[in-house]
Parts: sequence; structure tokens; C-alpha cells
Amino acid sequence: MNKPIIRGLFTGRFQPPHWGHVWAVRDILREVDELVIVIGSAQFNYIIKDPFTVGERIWMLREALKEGSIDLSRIIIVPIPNIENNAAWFGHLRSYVPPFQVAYTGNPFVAMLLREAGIEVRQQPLYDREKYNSTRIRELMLKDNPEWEKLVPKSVAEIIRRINGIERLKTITTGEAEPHKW
Ligand SMILES: Nc1ncnc2c1ncn2[C@@H]1O[C@H](COP(=O)(O)OP(=O)(O)OP(=O)(O)O)[C@@H](O)[C@H]1O
Ligand SMILES: NC(=O)c1ccc[n+]([C@@H]2O[C@H](COP(=O)(O)O)[C@@H](O)[C@H]2O)c1
Repeated sequence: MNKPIIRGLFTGRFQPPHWGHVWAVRDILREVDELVIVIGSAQFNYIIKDPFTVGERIWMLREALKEGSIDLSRIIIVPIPNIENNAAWFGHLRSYVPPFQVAYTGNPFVAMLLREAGIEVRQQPLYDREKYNSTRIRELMLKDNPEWEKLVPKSVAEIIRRINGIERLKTITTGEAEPHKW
């Protein structure tokens, strides 16, 4: 009988993916055979905190991981929409992903929900969180500060350009893209 594989879980919104995410995945793959990467808040897009669609995030994340020389055959990307009932979130999550033995997160709220469901939670190394975080990247983009490009893989910056991501972010921020009621 083959040795059972260890599958890990890593959650994020990836708005957009940055080098911190790629290095975290690289580190986690030293401890597990396969990694399920959950793209949370999957139903949200075109809002300040979540400007990119989940399809765009899948595209960016795959390219980012490739650029970081991550073996994609060990990665399973699963988009999951949020639900209102936090206490029911673990059951919701479990219905979307293959079985996993250990979860990695730097988010204390997510860690609490997973631990309460009996899941082993580990903290992957964090790389310069002050600098490598998506909120800061979105802020730099809005200020037309080109520093953001150093924080993401080149392929991610290229996709953001192709989809006019900065223009989108600016339009959302000025309120011009408020959803119409129809
Ligand atoms: N610099 C980093 N180094 C390692 N892991 C990171 C880093 N930044 C985020 N992570 C991990 O990624 C997951 C969160 O993903 P998420 O997409 O929310 O990133 P974020 O940069 O915190 O985004 P935002 O600022 O939009 O909330 C957490 O588990 C977190 O620990
Ligand atoms: N009730 C819910 O749907 C629920 C609960 C906890 C986390 N989540 C999602 O999981 C993801 C966690 O990622 P972060 O580590 O980036 O916070 C986010 O998209 C978050 O919205 C959803």
C-alpha cells in the first residue's frame, strides 16, 4: 500500500496575489504533499477590498506560482464564496475541498474557526507583512506609485495591466461603479 499523502489547506482572497503568498506556498509544500489553496470571498469583485473577479484571481495565482517555480501538479485551487453564518463555515468549506489534514493561516479568525472544528492549524512563515500585503498593493496602485510592481510577480503585474486593473480600482474608489439598482 502506498503511504497516504498529507494534504494541506491555505486560505486567502488574493486581491491580488503577491510574493508573500508565493513564498508561503513554497514553504508549506516542504511540509505537505499537496496543497489546497482556497480563494475565499469568491463572489466578490469590483469593490475596493475585492476588485478582481475570482476567475482573474485564479489566473493570476496560477501564473504567480509558475513564476515562483511551484509545481502546479501539487496545487489544487478552489474558489469558495463566503456565507453569512460563520459557525457553519467549516462545513461549507469542507463541502468544496478534498480531505485535508492540516491548515495554514496567518488570520487568527480563520485559525479559530478551523481549530474549533478540530483541524490542526499551523502558521507558515510571514515575509515582511508590512510590505507584502494586498491592501498596501491596492493602495500603491491607487496612488500611481510603481512600487507595487516589485511586490508581485511580473506575470501578475502584466495581467493587471491587461485587464485595466488600476483604472478599475480608481473607478470603484471614486464611486462611479456603484452597482445600479435594476
Ligand atoms: N507577506 C506574507 N508572507 C507570508 N504569508 C502571507 C503574507 N501575506 C499574506 N500571507 C498569508 O496569506 C493569507 C491571506 O491571504 P490574503 O489574500 O488575505 O493576503 P493579504 O495580503 O493579507 O490581503 P489583504 O491585505 O487584501 O487582506 C494568510 O494566511 C496570510 O498569512
Ligand atoms: N463566513 C465565511 O464565509 C468565512 C469565514 C471565515 C473566512 N472566510 C473567508 O476565507 C478567506 C480567508 O482568507 P484571509 O486569510 O485572507 O482572511 C476570506 O475570503 C474570508 O472571507 C469566510
